[in-house]
Amino acid sequence: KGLLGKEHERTPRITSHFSQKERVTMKEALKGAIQIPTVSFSSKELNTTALTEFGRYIRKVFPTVFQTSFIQHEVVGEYSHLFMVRGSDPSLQPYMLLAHIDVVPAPDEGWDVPPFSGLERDGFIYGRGTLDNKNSLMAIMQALELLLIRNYIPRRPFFIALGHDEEVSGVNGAQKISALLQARGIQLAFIVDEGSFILDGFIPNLKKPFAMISVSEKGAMNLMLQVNMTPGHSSAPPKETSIGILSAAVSRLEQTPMPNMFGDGPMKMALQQLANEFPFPANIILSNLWLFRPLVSRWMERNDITNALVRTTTALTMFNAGVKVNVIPPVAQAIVNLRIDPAQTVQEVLKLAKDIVADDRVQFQVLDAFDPLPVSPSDYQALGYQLLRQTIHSVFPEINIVVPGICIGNTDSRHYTNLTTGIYRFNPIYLQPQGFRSIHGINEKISVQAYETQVKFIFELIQNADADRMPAPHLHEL
Ligand SMILES: CCCCCCCC/C=C\CCCCCCCC(=O)N[C@@H](CCCCN)C(=O)O
Ligand SMILES: [Zn+2]
Ligand SMILES: [Zn+2]
Repeated sequence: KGLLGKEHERTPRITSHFSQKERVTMKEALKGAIQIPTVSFSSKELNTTALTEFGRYIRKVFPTVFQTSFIQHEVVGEYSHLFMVRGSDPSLQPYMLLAHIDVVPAPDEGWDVPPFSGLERDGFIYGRGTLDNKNSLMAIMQALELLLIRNYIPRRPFFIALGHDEEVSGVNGAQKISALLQARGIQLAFIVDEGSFILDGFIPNLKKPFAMISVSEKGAMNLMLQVNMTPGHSSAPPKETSIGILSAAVSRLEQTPMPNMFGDGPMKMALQQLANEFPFPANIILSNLWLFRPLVSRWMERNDITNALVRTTTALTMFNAGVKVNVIPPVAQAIVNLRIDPAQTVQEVLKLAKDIVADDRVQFQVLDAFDPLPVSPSDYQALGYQLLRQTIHSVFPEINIVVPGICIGNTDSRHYTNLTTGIYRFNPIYLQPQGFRSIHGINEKISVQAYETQVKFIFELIQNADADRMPAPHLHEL
């Protein structure tokens, strides 16, 4: 019986063994993808030449995907790509795999090798996009290519959506794909996107790596603060200038953290599930959050990453003022980038920010904002979560902890809430704090072995989604 109760013939399972030639081909394909500088500089400035070249590139390196009769390909929003893999059992609800083509800028400074060289050194492929997110894109396409070459016919239909402007909003890529699928009446069983990893070394005292599948993602708000003053001669300055007033305002925002929201959400569930992995007394503390919640909330504040998991963060990212050395500045402007905790809303955070600044001379303008994403299910009935968990256990047998969490950044998946309630953000890659800092930073790199494993993961995931039954709970979790 199929998952929806229908009899269906299946193609036999194919082991994820890749020949030496295939392994070389797949890593060279990733290097080629890194060499195409698909940079999004701003929502108005994308490298469209590179995006067009990327479209040609995927046609060249994944010919079977483009030639297969049961796969329909279309270009959306000029540079994004949507693939529909029909699947032999149309009664099964489709799912969707997401990745994005664009990358953030990468000036050469500070890199050990040029960021768009795709050079291999000491077993690592270097370059912008090796973790965010051409690794996922190429692994999804590569896994499908390899399955098709082996004559695998997927049973459950699925989509692959490759957005071209994720790094600057996703409005012309993911948002258009989402609208297109909605207009076609498509509802998805689940979505898998970037946004979390197998985390290694992020929590002091926790030696064991664990997989975190993000089941929600923070909201965001870009807030412009502005102070206007009458300009004049700097030789007889007023007591306060627009620069002084605005500096004090943004400093208050920076010095006054938003409330710690650690409580009932996915992070509480994650820590409870991790409790037994900690040495005494942390194991006891984390197993008794009804008593130690205040202590644990404060403990989470102690480093920047875990802090970001328990509260709305406030980052002062831009400041502009002044026209000439001897002119009292008529206007000062600052931009504050806030990442909103899943337990709060844009309106609540805006009010808190105004209360913290508490100065009527400072004007507030919301440039753009969206609420946090709903929490996707992670129970035993949640197909997407369970398929990921099952695939993690089989591809990474050494990982016996899989926990739900939240994504502190934003992803294209937020444009798809109209199509499914099951949105899971997970990149099957080991990530250490140094690797985390390389994302949007310098020396972003992936080991050849990690990339091969990522291809294997998707190869297995697609086949797991075609299985007869829901994945069984892992022994460790019973
Ligand atoms: C208790 C567990 C400790 C967990 C530690 C968590 C470590 C965090 C790991 C991974 C997070 C990586 C997030 C990657 C996704 C970010 C994608 C991104 O950069 N998106 C941009 C979108 C910009 C859109 C324009 N508004 C962004 O968020 O800025
Ligand atoms: Zn990304
Ligand atoms: Zn990014």
